[in-house]
Amino acid sequence: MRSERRRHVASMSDDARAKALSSAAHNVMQVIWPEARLGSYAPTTYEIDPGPCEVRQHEPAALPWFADRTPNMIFRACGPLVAGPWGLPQPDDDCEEIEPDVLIVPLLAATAAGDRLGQGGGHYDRYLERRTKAGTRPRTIGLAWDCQLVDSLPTEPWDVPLDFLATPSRLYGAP
Ligand SMILES: Nc1nc2c(c(=O)[nH]1)N(C=O)[C@@H](CNc1ccc(C(=O)N[C@@H](CCC(=O)O)C(=O)O)cc1)CN2
Ligand SMILES: Nc1ncnc2c1ncn2[C@@H]1O[C@H](COP(=O)(O)OP(=O)(O)OP(=O)(O)O)[C@@H](O)[C@H]1O
Repeated sequence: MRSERRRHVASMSDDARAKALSSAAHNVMQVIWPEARLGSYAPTTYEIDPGPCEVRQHEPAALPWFADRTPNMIFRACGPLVAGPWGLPQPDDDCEEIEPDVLIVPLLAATAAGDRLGQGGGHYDRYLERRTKAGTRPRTIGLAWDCQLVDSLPTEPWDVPLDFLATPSRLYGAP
């Protein structure tokens, strides 16, 4: 799965990649409202870059932040990024904590029904459980290359399905 996607991404020209990212961003924007506070992610090499989705919002997007290697993820407003406990870039400790209204969620694979396979840390499921209990569950939009879409995934009781899945070619879950 990972190597197939790396090949797919590597085989695109810069122009084709920019067009794909822009169409994915267009699809994401169908289900974000202009004043929504957006939570996004710093992409790793084999994830789709959410950057073109962020630039269309009024406020800069917030990013996941970890104090240490415990799975307690929160979101902080983006400033200059520093290396976090997992080696991923994250906002500095003194950046403002944000509770995003909309989360763009990274994934390895997903189904049209919103089932999601992540990196296996359970960070998003735990975060969404907390926000759901607080009555402030954000809208969730998975962002994926078309080749990350699969017919079915094993689900676990704690999995929180995505509200929407956006790929460069379409938006799944739209009413
Ligand atoms: N771009 C991006 N940012 C993200 C995520 C993501 O999937 N993609 N996350 C999504 O949650 C959070 C970070 N998730 C992480 C998930 C796993 C590991 C990690 O190092 N895992 C170990 C093995 C863990 C285990 O199974 O015990 C490893 O891969 O070696 C690090 C960060 C927040 N930010
Ligand atoms: N709401 C939760 N409460 C407690 N533990 C949880 C919860 N959600 C997930 N976990 C734990 O996290 C582990 C990883 O879950 P899962 O494989 O669904 O992660 P993932 O969705 O792929 O990861 P991520 O969200 O970090 O990308 C599971 O073994 C599970 O025990």
